[in-house]
Amino acid sequence: MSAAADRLNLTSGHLNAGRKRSSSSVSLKAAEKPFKVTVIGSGNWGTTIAKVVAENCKGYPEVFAPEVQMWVFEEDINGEKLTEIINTRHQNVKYLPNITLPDNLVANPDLIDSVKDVDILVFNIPHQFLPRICGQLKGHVSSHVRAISCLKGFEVGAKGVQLLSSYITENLGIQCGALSGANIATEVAQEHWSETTVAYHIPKDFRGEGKDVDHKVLKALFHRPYFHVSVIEDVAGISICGALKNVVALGCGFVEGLGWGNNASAAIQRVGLGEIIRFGQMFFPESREETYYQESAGVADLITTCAGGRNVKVARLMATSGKDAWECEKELLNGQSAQGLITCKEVHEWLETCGSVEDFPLFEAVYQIVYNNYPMKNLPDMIEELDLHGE
Ligand SMILES: NC(=O)c1ccc[n+]([C@@H]2O[C@H](COP(=O)([O-])OP(=O)(O)OC[C@H]3O[C@@H](n4cnc5c(N)ncnc54)[C@H](O)[C@@H]3O)[C@@H](O)[C@H]2O)c1
Ligand SMILES: O=P(O)(O)OC[C@H](O)CO
Repeated sequence: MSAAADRLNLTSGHLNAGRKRSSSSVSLKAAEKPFKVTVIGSGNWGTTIAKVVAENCKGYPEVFAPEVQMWVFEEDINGEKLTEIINTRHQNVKYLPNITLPDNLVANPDLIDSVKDVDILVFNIPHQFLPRICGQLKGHVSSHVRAISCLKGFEVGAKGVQLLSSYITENLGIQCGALSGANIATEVAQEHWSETTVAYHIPKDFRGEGKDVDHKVLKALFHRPYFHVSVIEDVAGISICGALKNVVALGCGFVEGLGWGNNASAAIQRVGLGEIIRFGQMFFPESREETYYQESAGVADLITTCAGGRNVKVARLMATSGKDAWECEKELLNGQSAQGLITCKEVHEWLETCGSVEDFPLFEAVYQIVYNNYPMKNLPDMIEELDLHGE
């Protein structure tokens, strides 16, 4: 067993598609040429995951090149460039303040330069920016590169509703998995224990252990003592949960902001979980039902998001202030993004296209409240009425 694997103490149970865990060790072969990793994105979650990845790349030099590039959408912060602040003070003062970043994490404002000679790309940007980023990357990424998307959302277009990992594969011609879980960024950045799920299909052109990315490499890349990783194959399941729980969280924020308390919030989460699973079964039948219940990316992420995520906060402020979603997002998030506001519109457009709006009354109600100013106090009736239409 390599020294890296020794330190990692991987167990096969963490590497299975199911949830059976065993205590047998799995060796991690040193890479023929250590994998070079770039994180695309430097927001609240982007910077947090870059910290996690940089810690592991420094810790396992047999497997990963120690320096990790992080592409930063350049901004001026009180006369200083954000990249300069990150590279000299090792803090992302705008999106992840008061967290010290590893010194092997290098902020780079040049997207194309940041992916030069890369082996593993970790995408972590608000999903509305993905088409433009992929457009810029096209032709600059070799087909041997492997990717993980940490984004939560869908791409809805001429091709229907698409997972973001599939969008990346289609546009860049590279294999892409996903990472999703009950992971409020600041808590992970503060190294409070949490779990996550990574999903990845080994591609047909897999080049072999030590030469290519497999489940063990992904576990080594993301697992930390404070960030426990389960690696599975259900990319669709974890991506659907990650995208749609943000819409459910908006519903929770509305009823909480109205002062209706825990029971109402639990009711929204119950209905929401049902709609998430139905969405998966209707549009991504390859997703596995147990993922919704058993993985961190499933019900656990729904719970944490509805308790303390940004979407619930924005929706609560909408209810208490009467301001619209965009004003509340701006007022609360200092440039961060509440992805549910975009996802509920994408979901509405897709459901309307395929005549299935009535099968998803909560998703539709959230859309109507955000975009058409429907009164949120009617939420229970909106869910009931649409249910009845469906009968
Ligand atoms: N923050 C969390 O707790 C969390 C946890 C898990 C998953 N996620 C998901 O991770 C993804 C990334 O979220 P985040 O929290 O890192 O981002 P964020 O919400 O903090 O967004 C800010 C980022 O967007 C960038 N940005 C602004 N304008 C841009 C432009 N025109 N082009 C490109 N980038 C631009 C900013 O530079 C900054 O890096 C999202 O899909 C989110 O749902 C977030
Ligand atoms: O802050 P939110 O609402 O984007 O949710 C954060 C994470 O997705 C929780 O896992």
